Amino acid sequence: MDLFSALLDEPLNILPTDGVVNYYGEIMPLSDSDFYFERLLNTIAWRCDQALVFGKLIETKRKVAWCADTVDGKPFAYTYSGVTKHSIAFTQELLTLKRLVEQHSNESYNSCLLNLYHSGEEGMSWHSDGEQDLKKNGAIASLSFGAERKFAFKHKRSKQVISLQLKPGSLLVMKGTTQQHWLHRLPPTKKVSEPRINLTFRTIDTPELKQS
Ligand SMILES: O=C(O)CCC(=O)C(=O)O
Ligand SMILES: [Fe+2]
Repeated sequence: MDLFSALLDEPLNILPTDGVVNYYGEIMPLSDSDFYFERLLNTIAWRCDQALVFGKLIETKRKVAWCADTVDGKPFAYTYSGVTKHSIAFTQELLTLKRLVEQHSNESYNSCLLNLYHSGEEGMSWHSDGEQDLKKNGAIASLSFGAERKFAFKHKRSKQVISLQLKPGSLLVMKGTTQQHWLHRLPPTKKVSEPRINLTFRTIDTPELKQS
């Protein structure tokens, strides 16, 4: 570990160049991550994700939800993949998890995208999280529950691929210029039959959202 990382108590950067991705491993015991998995599965208003692809509305098997802080408690509208989504309020569990992730990563976040993959057959293809309203070079913190899955990064120019396993209860933080230079994906696999829930905490840079 380099001195800077050691001073910050930050794990090593898993990217060789052009960005920073810190994998913290499990930040809670398995009993806690099992508890959060069940709570999130049963209390979140999960919906299929929608995207406009070549003018056609596509629905994913993967389910999503999106939480954001708001100034006056009203749902916040946010457009990505050509479709406008409306936020739900942060639940108690999500606020607790947001605080935990903020403490570990030493960053703050004002929104959270939740993904539910029913089995290994569902994944997410190569993309970067470069939505317009996301804070430029802001940190994105990814917390995983349920089935362990492989996660991969691919450099946009050199095509170099770096992959790792995301354990239940683990935290991965992408920051700096990562989204400019690297794609990431959750590859589908026949080897996993159990469901997985992933939360990505982000900062949306807009006057409508309070910066907490
Ligand atoms: O499920 C994951 O681990 C990643 C999800 C993701 O990349 C995203 O929501 O943008
Ligand atoms: Fe992503």
